[in-house]
Amino acid sequence: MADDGAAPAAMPLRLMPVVAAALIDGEGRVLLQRRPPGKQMADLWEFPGGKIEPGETLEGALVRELAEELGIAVDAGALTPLTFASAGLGERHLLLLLYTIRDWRGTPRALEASALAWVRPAAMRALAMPPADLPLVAMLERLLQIGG
Ligand SMILES: Nc1nc2c([nH]c(=O)n2[C@H]2C[C@H](O)[C@@H](COP(=O)(O)OP(=O)(O)OP(=O)(O)O)O2)c(=O)[nH]1
Repeated sequence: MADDGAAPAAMPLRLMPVVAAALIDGEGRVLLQRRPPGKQMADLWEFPGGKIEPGETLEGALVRELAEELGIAVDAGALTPLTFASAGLGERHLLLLLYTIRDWRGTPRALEASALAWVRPAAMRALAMPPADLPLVAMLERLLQIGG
């Protein structure tokens, strides 16, 4: 190939979109779940959510994940995009899209996680979370300081 000054062709970035939810209760606490033993990032506290399956929209994937992981029903219209994080994750690049949710039906149960906890954003700093989540926590803290 002729040297035209362009950057050398890189391996295509394997982008991995993941949708996640900050369920916010009436006291401004946010639901976290603990990743079960035996999984990648075991025992870290994360926002419920997961990967998008073929043919799904982002919102459809999040509604499905919340039903599978927590046993709750959420209307796609109740999902409010808050912010995102972009971080290297092994050979892939994680694009973690965080939505807030204040309305859902049912009581969250740990159907896949090893534990659930309702936590104020300021208290999340004391929990071990995936590195990509740290800027999301800062955004949530700001949102809940402003909005209550
Ligand atoms: N749900 C969620 N995933 C997160 C967060 N932070 C973070 O780095 N991740 C990563 C962990 C996983 O690599 C990926 C989420 O995908 P997942 O939960 O469907 O994947 P998994 O590894 O648990 O399950 P598998 O389907 O690969 O077996 O995103 C977070 O706050 N919530």
